[in-house]
Amino acid sequence: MSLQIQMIGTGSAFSKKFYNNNALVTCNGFTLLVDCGYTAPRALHELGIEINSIDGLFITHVHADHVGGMEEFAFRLKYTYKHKMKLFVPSKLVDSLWNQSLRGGLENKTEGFMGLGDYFDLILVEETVPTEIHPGFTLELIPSEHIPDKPSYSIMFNERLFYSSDTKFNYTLLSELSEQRKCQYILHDCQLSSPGIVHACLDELLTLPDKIQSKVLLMHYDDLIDAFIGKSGKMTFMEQHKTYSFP
Ligand SMILES: O=c1ccn([C@@H]2O[C@H](COP(=O)(O)O)[C@@H](O)[C@H]2O)c(=O)[nH]1
Ligand SMILES: [Zn+2]
Ligand SMILES: [Zn+2]
Repeated sequence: MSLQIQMIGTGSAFSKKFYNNNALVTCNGFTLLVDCGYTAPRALHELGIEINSIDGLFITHVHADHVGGMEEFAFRLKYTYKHKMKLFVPSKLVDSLWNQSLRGGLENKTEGFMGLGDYFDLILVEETVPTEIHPGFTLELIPSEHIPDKPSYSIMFNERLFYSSDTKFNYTLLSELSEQRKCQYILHDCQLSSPGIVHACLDELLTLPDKIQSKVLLMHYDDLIDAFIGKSGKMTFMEQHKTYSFP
């Protein structure tokens, strides 16, 4: 089943030129928003995409460029659209997503709104097993190394497209995905300057063999991108708002 991915933003957490690195992934008529950062409502508005037209939301980790737009989503779904969107959350993230990120704005004791399930159709997802979220559309959570003791998940879609969350560079994983698991496409976060520290940086990604690099599309980059065009080996920088097809 083919996948279409529209990057509603391709920017790093502190980019002022690009929106947060969030993506609409569509397969077999189902559209999933991967991450909902603090710029997501504006990015969608500019694209003319109604929140209510999105079928589900998946969260990779709790940094604000990945979850900061969820309060607006929750309120508008409840009060404007009167609809509960499917919310797919890795089970290890659900407590921190509510108690440490969203509860302050969304808890309403008078109305009895005490958790994510009061705003969304909450669906917990477990690690490392492919989960079918819609007929022909599967995702598998791959734990990624980002911030110590804070879960963060990359995703394998339909067992052939890898979408990194924010993650440190992992040569072994990328080789295994490409060689053993026959992954065809790798969408990867890319910090332009070195050292990466909590992200994969371009210098590290350039150590991948050409065969793997040619599968790689780069995202989550900062405002200095123009100076790096043509310096990414066989890898390609994704463009904000463009829709990519993956047959
Ligand atoms: O331990 C840490 C935590 C954060 N940072 C910096 O903050 C941003 C957070 O945004 P993400 O892009 O969602 O990770 C991160 O890029 C770092 O610049 C850090 O360095 N160390
Ligand atoms: Zn980020
Ligand atoms: Zn992060």
